[in-house]
Amino acid sequence: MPQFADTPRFAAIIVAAGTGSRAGQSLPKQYVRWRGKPVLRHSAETLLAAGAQPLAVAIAPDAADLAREALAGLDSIILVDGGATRRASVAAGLEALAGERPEHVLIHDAARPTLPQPVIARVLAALDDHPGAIPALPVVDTIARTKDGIMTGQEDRTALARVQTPQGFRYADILSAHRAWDGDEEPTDDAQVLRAEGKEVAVVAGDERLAKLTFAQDFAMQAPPVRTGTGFDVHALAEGEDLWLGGCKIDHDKGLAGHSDADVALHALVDAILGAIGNGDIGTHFPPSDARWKGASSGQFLQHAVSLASEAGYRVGNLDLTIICEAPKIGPHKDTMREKIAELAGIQIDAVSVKATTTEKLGFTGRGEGIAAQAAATLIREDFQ
Ligand SMILES: Nc1ccn([C@@H]2O[C@H](COP(=O)(O)OP(=O)(O)OP(=O)(O)O)[C@@H](O)[C@H]2O)c(=O)n1
Ligand SMILES: C[C@](O)(CO)[C@H](O)COP(=O)(O)O
Repeated sequence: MPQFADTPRFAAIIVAAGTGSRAGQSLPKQYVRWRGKPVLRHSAETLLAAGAQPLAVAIAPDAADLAREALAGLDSIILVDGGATRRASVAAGLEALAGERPEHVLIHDAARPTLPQPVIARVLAALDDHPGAIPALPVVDTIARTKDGIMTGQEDRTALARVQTPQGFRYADILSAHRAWDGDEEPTDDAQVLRAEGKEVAVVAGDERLAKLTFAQDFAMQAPPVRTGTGFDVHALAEGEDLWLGGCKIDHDKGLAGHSDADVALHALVDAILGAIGNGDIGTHFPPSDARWKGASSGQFLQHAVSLASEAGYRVGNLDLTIICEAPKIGPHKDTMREKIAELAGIQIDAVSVKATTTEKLGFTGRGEGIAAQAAATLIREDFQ
């Protein structure tokens, strides 16, 4: 369902055929995992959610497997062989949409993974009155001309802007502009290609979060050094079940019921970690509909959440858990739980806190019908001391 129901039908192109030579990564930068998923997938998801239909992705011909993996499960994607330059990759994307003839097209760099929806809306809105529109930010530094390490002059920065993507165009205009392009110098963006045809390009407000991942340090610098998440879970107490709490089996007249071992405490911790990296919740990764998790030990869920955090570039700083129940008494088991959780999460025991409270005999926990748990997790960026 398009998010911008009142805008004309628009398609999108993501150019992802570059080699990322300046980024110094082991893969072309658009396929590197960044904040939990490949760089390319971030803006692909955002454009599709905004209603782009279809989305052409220009890729290097030898990167088809990487692209398919990065975009797995997304609909309305057309993979297109890109070219030797960004311009050639855009042109290939435009030609691939020729059968669709969308009214508008957004052209976006895969290397700009964070794409705020309001920017998309501003660019599309400007196309009502202009054949092209670009998001841009003001220049806040002094711009100097230099020669051989010496300043030779300065530019009037009030006349300059830092141009970002997605750049929006009336499709027919940008297609014919690319077909007609015969400039001497390679254009660094598509607005230049449209302007070469004498067409006007509107400038709308960009967003700092749209920054392009260009150099190796951009991959580290863009992630916050510390992230926090919270988790909450409840399971019912039932006769004939084992009671697993905090990774420990506890003697009690009832146990917790659920699809897995129903360890409510570990589940809250899993959700806290997933929340901190913005990667769904326990149900996303271990759906109760999946028979593999029937009776499964929740310890593996916690280990998986920690490995997802690690893929996103984070290690666990500390975990704080509160178990809410009338019985059993948690105090005697606290340190064993801390030890077990620390082992599962691969951290020191002093980075794990286990607390417990009753609800003064009130509510479902007070009546002994179930146990609740809430947790907080702090994650620290791997390279942050
Ligand atoms: N032949 C090319 C060159 C670049 N791009 C895309 O254009 C965007 C912006 O280019 P840039 O950040 O310069 O990426 P690379 O060309 O990959 O990087 P580098 O210049 O460091 O090699 C990127 O999403 C890149 O994949 C493309 O589709 N086809
Ligand atoms: C299109 C662009 O992102 C607008 O700022 C930029 O020009 C791309 O330049 P690159 O040298 O291809 O990274």
